[in-house]
Amino acid sequence: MSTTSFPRKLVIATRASRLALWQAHHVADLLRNRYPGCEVELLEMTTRGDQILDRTLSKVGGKGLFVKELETALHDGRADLAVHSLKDVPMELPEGFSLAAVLPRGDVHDALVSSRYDSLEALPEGAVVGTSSLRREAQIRARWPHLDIKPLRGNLDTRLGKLDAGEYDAIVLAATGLQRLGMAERIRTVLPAALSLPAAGQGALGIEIRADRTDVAGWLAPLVCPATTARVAAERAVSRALGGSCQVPLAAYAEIDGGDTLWLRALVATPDGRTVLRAEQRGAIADAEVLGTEVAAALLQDGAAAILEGLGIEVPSRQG
Ligand SMILES: NCc1[nH]cc(CCC(=O)O)c1CC(=O)O
Repeated sequence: MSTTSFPRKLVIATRASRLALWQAHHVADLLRNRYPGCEVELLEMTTRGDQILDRTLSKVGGKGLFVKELETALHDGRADLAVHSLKDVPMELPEGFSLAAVLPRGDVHDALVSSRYDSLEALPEGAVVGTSSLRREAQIRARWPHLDIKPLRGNLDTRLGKLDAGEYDAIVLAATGLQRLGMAERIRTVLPAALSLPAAGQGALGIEIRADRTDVAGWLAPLVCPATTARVAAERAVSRALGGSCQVPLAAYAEIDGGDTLWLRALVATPDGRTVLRAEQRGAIADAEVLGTEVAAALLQDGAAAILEGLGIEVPSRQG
């Protein structure tokens, strides 16, 4: 890759939701700062994941609901890079695409939003809690079986609108989305990882490119956050080894624990929250993926294999 090359124009493919646009503009600003004079444009697109709003994502199934249309734009050369919430990026990218950069991470935690209640503990018997993910649902059910969890889909504004309309007593969503859109004041409590272990990649931005665009990969290199890259590599390895499905309650969260050590925690649960299997391990940052694979193996051995099988999810066989 030539170090003298300088991008003259870059087109960023992005979803058109307010959060996605914030994230794409953020990357556009980073690129403009790094490459003064480079023209950076956004190509706004609607994905299947944005269109299907009447079903929970786990029921829609299918991988890459939020990224496929963006990949088509990369493939056709209409865009040079696509900015994604890393959480929405499938564990295995289709042939010909690569995850060129993972950016510094925002708040990784889930947050409780409610107009009446300060915390999950404060919610009374039968209170209706909205969430869009099986991962959150199972963890809440496990600890607060008296709450009534109801599905909640749509972009951030839609979800807050449903809360404000009184459809829910409280909702749980990613803290970072609210913070990025200037709505941090709506957060009543940030749920610590011990209460709601985050999803693999939560809060991080991933930039996808066509694998043959080594020029773009080179231009993105200065934006990469090595610490976040290692953390999400471990997290995504857990998810990948467990089949990478959003149809199972699955969480994976890695922190840097001292200089060069990662502390990885993961869990697999039954959707009703009656069984929650947890595993954690420390390992060298340099071996992030191995750490993820080992934690996944521990979960599988402890009963995750049976849970996944019960849900009809195929677990990739381990190599070597
Ligand atoms: N699945 C939708 C999605 N993808 C990324 C985010 C928020 C930003 C992030 O977690 O990186 C959200 C919304 C949510 O989970 O509340």
